[in-house]
Amino acid sequence: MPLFVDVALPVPLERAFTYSVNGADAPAVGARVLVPFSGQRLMGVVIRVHSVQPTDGFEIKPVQQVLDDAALLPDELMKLAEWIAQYYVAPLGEVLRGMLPLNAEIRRTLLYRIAEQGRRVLYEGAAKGSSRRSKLTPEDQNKEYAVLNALESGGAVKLTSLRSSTGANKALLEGMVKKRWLTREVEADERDARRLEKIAVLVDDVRLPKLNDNQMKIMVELSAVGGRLRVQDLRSFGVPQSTLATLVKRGLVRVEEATESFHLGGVHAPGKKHAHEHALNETQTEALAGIAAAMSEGGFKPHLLYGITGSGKTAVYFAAMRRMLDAGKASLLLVPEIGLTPAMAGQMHAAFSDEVALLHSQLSPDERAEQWHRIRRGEARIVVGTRSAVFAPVPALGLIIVDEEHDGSYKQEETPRYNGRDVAVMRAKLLGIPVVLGSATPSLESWNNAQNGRYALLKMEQRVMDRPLPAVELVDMRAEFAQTGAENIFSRRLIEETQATLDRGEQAIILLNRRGYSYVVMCRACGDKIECENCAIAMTFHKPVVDSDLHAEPGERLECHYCGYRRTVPKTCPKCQSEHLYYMGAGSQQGEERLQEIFPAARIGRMDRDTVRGRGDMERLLQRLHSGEINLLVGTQMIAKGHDIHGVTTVGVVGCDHALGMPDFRAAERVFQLLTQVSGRAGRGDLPGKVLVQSYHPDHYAVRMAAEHDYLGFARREMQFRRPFFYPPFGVLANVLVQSQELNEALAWSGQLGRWFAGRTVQGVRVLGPAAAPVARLKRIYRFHLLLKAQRRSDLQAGLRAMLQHAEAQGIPRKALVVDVDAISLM
Ligand SMILES: Nc1ncnc2c1ncn2[C@@H]1O[C@H](COP(=O)(O)OP(=O)(O)OP(=O)(O)O)[C@@H](O)[C@H]1O
Ligand SMILES: [Zn+2]
Repeated sequence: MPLFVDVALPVPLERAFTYSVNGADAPAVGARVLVPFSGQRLMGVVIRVHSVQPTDGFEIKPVQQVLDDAALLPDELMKLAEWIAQYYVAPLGEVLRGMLPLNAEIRRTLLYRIAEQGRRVLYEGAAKGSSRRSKLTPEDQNKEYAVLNALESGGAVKLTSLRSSTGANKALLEGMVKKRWLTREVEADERDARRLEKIAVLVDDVRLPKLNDNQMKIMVELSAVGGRLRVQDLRSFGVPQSTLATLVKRGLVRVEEATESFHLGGVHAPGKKHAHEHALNETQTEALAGIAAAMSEGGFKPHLLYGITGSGKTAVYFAAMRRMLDAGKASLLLVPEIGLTPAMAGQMHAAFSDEVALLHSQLSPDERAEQWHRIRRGEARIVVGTRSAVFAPVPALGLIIVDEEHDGSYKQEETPRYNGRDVAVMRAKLLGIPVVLGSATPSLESWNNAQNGRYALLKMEQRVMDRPLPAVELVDMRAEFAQTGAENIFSRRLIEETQATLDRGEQAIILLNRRGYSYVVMCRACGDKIECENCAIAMTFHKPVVDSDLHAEPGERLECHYCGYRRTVPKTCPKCQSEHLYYMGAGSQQGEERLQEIFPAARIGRMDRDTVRGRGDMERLLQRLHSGEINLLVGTQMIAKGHDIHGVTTVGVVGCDHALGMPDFRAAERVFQLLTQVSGRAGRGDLPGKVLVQSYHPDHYAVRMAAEHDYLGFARREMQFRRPFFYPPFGVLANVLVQSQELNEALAWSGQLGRWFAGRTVQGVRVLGPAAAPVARLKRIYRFHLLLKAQRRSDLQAGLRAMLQHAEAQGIPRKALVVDVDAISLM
């Protein structure tokens, strides 16, 4: 009879915790339980059931509630979680939390109780009156006493009822907890996350009567997104609620209730075929044959599908997934963060209708939980999603595909810091199924695996319909400056070509990979840049815009793109009070303004994180581009990703050079990828494309080889650079961040670790640093780092674990250390 369970909890500790089952039936391994943990009730996953009395002397508490009758996670995913914990040196409980997007099923309630200290304050304070030494206002002090009074009986009282009875807010209560006047408890309980949502649906085939502006707005929004939208989303357009009711009354719109609310109509250009409607050409057929062979053979087989931009990779993915479905099996398609565009969603629905489940970052917790259960019940056998969809509990999974496998958004930048692409390969291995990584610009890690035979290489080196790749022209900005004597954003060649494109009735897009107006504000007197209060980062100047209808931005401001901090624009330098502030570096907002001046007749749109903020924003922009309403699009790297807009014949690239100077060994690879991907947006329709790349380093191999569409040449060259330094793929690395709000601590702790490494040989591991991180302060936290390199992964992992043990023995708090295995960002 098992008496104990070991539970993995979402806390930053590399161990499980033992609880008793108290005579009840033991929960299954893989089931969720609620357990007490340092004054809170936490949700964890059972990882072992046993009857071994723990001997570490801690009091064993009982499990409070068992949430699942059986394992919620199949064995396969439990194994995957263990692998991630091991590989990324991350606590298993935190890995499991990321795998189970079911927080919505837990209701958390905050409760407060009076503490000894609080009681003393209450009685003494009552005798002496309020304290003059307190930093609080007299009102807040009064509220504190009201709270102490309300809690005097000793029971635990909910935050919500304290708030209404005393007027105290959460901040005030937390302040009292800090002073040890109160204690706080967290209660967790099950709740039903499934709930119906109201969706406005456009009624087909009705003649439009005369409508007022607000009514028109709703009709336009609805048709722009394909006829369905959550009522909740309509509210954000600032239209009174009664307007929708009027439209319903007039029979133009109906309101439905549904549990699944991510219904994308999909953006689709008239006359353009969906990916699955094309008969595959020869190149595509060959690639599919390679995948199909692996599917019928069975067993783990990784493939790298190197297919140039516009070669029609999507249609190959669809065909492979269709075959799987015909064989009764499910497929998982991972796409980058920005890749799950409405266009992709629309195509998925067109091809697979109800079999599709979409998992993406804009789902609410409830929607996520709903999708998760739907997938687990086997109701959706085509699962498409961003990074964490790699954990989707798909039964009978037969194939995994990772689109744009090189994309940085597959890397999670918080614990567990896994790479979705690499986890996909591991999951396929555990399941014994084929996996396909696709890209026009494969990461060097994957390319190397293909070169040394670990991955099968499939190539698609032709665009569909024998369309040519665009001609790329490099514009040397040094010569441009010498000839014009002016620091212009856009070169004469780019202006000329853009004008010609617009004159021919075609479309152009221009990449300006920084958002905002000017990305540096510098003082000409003292030379200082205005930095964020919280981060060692120059602040970006933003102008206000009142965009046609939806977004009214606040006034002129400086903004930190790392922490979001905003401030008004100072008239004088904060350091030396000089009035000579100088705005440098053009962002996309300034680009748009300048383009409007140069091409007054152009219909310009902008795509960056300031204009693409909510659900539907991207969709609307793309729709306007497809319809031709926009003929000139400017934007950040968002515009480079996967879009298939047939009218675009000209692409311009402005200021991608600065990325070459980043302190990161992948700088050249990133520039090559971005240039290749953005160039790939040109000439995807009947007309050939043309690309102009403005550069201050036109001779740099990344720039030159991107212009020549020479991925193979670039990969060869880049490998030569990495080999002698043992950079990936010739070695493995981990970045260890040491961080603290106190500069002294961050400095001392990183020094301690550095000395520890220097004082011994850690088998097979070389250590660089410690040094200040390139972003030395972020969100008020000081950051130092060490870079660990090894040729064998086992050495790296052992080295990291030994380091963590040493840190623990030295009293360096675990949360001060961020271990990033296979780090993508070294900033
Ligand atoms: N066999 C085919 N014949 C004609 N057109 C096709 C064929 N297959 C796909 N297409 C079309 O070719 C275009 C490009 O396909 P797709 O978007 O899949 O390219 P891709 O390889 O993913 O490129 P990128 O890497 O740039 O995203 C799409 O419009 C698609 O509908
Ligand atoms: Zn900041």
